[in-house]
Amino acid sequence: MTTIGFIGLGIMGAPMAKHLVDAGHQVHGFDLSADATAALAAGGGKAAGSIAEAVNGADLVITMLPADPHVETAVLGEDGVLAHAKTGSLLIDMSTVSPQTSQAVAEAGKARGVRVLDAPVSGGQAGAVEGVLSIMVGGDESDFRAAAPVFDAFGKTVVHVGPHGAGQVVKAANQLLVGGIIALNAEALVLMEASGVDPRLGLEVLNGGLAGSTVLTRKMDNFVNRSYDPGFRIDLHHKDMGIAQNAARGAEVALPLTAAVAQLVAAARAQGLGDRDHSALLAVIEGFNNRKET
Ligand SMILES: NC(=O)c1ccc[n+]([C@@H]2O[C@H](COP(=O)([O-])OP(=O)(O)OC[C@H]3O[C@@H](n4cnc5c(N)ncnc54)[C@H](O)[C@@H]3O)[C@@H](O)[C@H]2O)c1
Repeated sequence: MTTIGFIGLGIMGAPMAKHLVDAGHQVHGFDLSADATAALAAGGGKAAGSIAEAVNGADLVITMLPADPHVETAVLGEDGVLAHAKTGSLLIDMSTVSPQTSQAVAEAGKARGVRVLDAPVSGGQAGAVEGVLSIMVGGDESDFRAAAPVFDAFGKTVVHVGPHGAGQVVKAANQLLVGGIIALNAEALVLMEASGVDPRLGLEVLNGGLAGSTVLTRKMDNFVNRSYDPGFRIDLHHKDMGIAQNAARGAEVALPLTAAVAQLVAAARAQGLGDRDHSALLAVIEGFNNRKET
């Protein structure tokens, strides 16, 4: 059994923390939402009243926060994780942030005697609930090995992909793929429906062929029912497309389709869909095709 501090009990963090509780670890959770913290306690974890309380005495700390500013505050801030973490403990930041932020966290951790991994995930809310996430890990090999029992609690495909920040580069690649696949499924649906084909039947047969995907399997109902409850919010995907484009700039490569997908996500946000699931890219594509009767 390991004593684990878990910061950020949202759509992803809550089921991940619950898996750790179920695997027999002592999990001290904290979220800015008192309801989220209470829900962990109701499921067998311990509710902490602050980051300091969650981290105090923990061998391992996991953070699952929305974006770079949240990690900067909750990890690097005056009263953040690193101010309270035990020397020799391991911090695993599983949030999706820029590679630069992960590298800054690793450096700050080193200065405090805290080992750090960046370990963003893919698989969505369903993957977190089912405990079958893909986890892309950046950092030292020995720390990756030490974290294996924890990753096992909610991961299925767990790969050490390189040094600090490398996990975030792979996650950025994941996000440009997911955004592009959603956008193209939306275009396929619009084409089929405008041509008189039942979109569910069309998408079902497509999903059995080469064009099939986990994205389509997971988002089929969202697409067909136009139900855009998150899931994964457009606001978060907008953040991730920014990370992907900055990474491309840093690596001096051109990614033209990524730029197009980023614009679709930006359009969804501009249309007030920031809090909706990223399957709402369908609404943007449909907006391009609103026919006016003449
Ligand atoms: N939702 C998905 O499908 C999904 C999939 C893969 C990766 N991700 C990534 O995982 C991360 C978390 O996503 P999510 O969907 O769970 O987001 P979320 O907004 O549902 O959860 C984030 C939680 O962090 C809490 N929080 C923010 N600042 C805090 C602080 N200072 N101290 C304590 N708690 C704080 C919020 O109250 C919230 O409950 C993001 O980086 C996202 O990009 C999400």
